[in-house]
Amino acid sequence: MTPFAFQLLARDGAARRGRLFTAHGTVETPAFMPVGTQGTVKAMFPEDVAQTGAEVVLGNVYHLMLRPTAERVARLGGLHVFMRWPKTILTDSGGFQVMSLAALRSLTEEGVAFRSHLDGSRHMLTPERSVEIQGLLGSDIQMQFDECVRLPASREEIERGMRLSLRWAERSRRRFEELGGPAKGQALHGIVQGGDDIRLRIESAAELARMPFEGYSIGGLAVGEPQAVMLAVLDETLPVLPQEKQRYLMGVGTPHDIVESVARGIDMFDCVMPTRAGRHGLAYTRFGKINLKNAKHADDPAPLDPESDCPAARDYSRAYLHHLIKTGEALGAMLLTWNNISYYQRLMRDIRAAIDAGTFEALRAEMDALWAKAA
Ligand SMILES: CNc1nc2c(CC[C@H]3O[C@@H](OC)[C@H](OC)[C@@H]3O)c3nc(N)[nH]c(=O)c3cc2[nH]1
Repeated sequence: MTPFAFQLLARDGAARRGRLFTAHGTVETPAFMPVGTQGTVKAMFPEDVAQTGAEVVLGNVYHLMLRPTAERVARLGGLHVFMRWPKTILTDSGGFQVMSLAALRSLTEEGVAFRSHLDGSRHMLTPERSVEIQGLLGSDIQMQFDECVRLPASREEIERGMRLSLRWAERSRRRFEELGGPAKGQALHGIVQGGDDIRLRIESAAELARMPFEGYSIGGLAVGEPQAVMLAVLDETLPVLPQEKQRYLMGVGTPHDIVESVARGIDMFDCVMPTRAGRHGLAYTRFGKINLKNAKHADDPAPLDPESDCPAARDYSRAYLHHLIKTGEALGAMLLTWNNISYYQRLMRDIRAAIDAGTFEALRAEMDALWAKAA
C-alpha cells in the first residue's frame, strides 16, 4: 500500500502549491472538495464531478451512520465502490452535524449521545466510534471527532470545547492507529478549535502540532463570523502548524474567502455553496453571480459562459435555465450545480497556475475586484 504523503511544490508569499498522494490517486492543491454528504454530490453524476477536475469529494459520518449505516456501506465494498467515486474521499467526523442536526443530545467526556433527526432512534458518537465509522467507509482522509462551538460564545465555553477537542484528538489518533490507518495509506487530521480567541487558537494548534497527525483542519469557523474574524484567526493559527503538512479550512467558502485563505496558507476547502446555490438558481461565473430566477433572463439566448469547457455553462441558454428553475425542473438543479462546481474547479486551477507562475497577488487583486462586494 502506498503511504499517504503531502508534497509542498511551490510558494508565492504565504500561498502554497502542493500535491497530496492518497491510496486513490493524487490531489493538486490548493483544492476545492465538492460536498457529497450522503454519498452523492447532489444532482451530479460522479463522472461529471470528475470531469470538472475535482479530485476529492466529502462524505459525512453523521448522515451515513444513520442511513444506510457504515456497516452496510462496508458490506457493499466501501464508499468508493458504493458511490462509484474512484478518486480520493475525505470524511468529516460528525462533530459538526451532531451539534446542529441531532435531537436530544447529551455531550459528555465520553462523546455525544443523541437521537436521530430522522426517526428518533438513539445513537452515540465517540472519538473511537467516529474513526471506526470512517474506517468502515474506507475514507482516505479522516477527521478527528471534535466539538465545534458556535460563535458568539463566552471565552469559558470556547476554552471548554477547545480542550475537550484536544482530548478527543488523542483518543481519535489512538483508535486510528489501532485500526491500522497509516498502513492503509489513510490520513487523520487534527482539528484546530478555539473560536475567535487567538490565545486559545494558538494553544490548540501548538498542542495538535505535537501529535503525529498526517494533516490539520481549521474548525470552528464559517459559522457566521465576519470574514475579517476568520482571516485574523488564520493569520495567527497557520504559522503555528507544521509547514510540511496540509491545512484544510472546513466549510469555506465563497470565491473571495478561498482566495484570501489561500493567500494565508490554506491548501484545501469544502463548501456547500456551489451545490446548494445551484439548486436555488444561482450561477457562479467569471462575470460574477447570476440569479437565473430573475425574469430578465427569460428571453436571453446566450449561455452562461460561451468560453467555458463545461457543457452546462457553454451549451444551454440563460432563457432555458431560467425556465427550468422557474418550473422547478430537476435538470435546472443539475445544470447549475454542474456549472458551479466547474467554476470552483476553474478558480482552483487558476490559483494553482498563479502560484506556480509567481503571479498569485495579481489574481488575488482581480478576484478581490470581482467578488469582494458580492459576498
Ligand atoms: C459551513 N461551515 C462549517 N462547516 C464546518 C464543518 C464541516 C461540516 C460538514 O457538513 C457538511 O456540509 C454541510 C459537510 O459534510 C460532508 C462538511 O464536512 C466542521 N466539521 C467539523 N468536524 N468541525 C468543525 O469545527 C467544522 C466547522 C465548520 N464550519
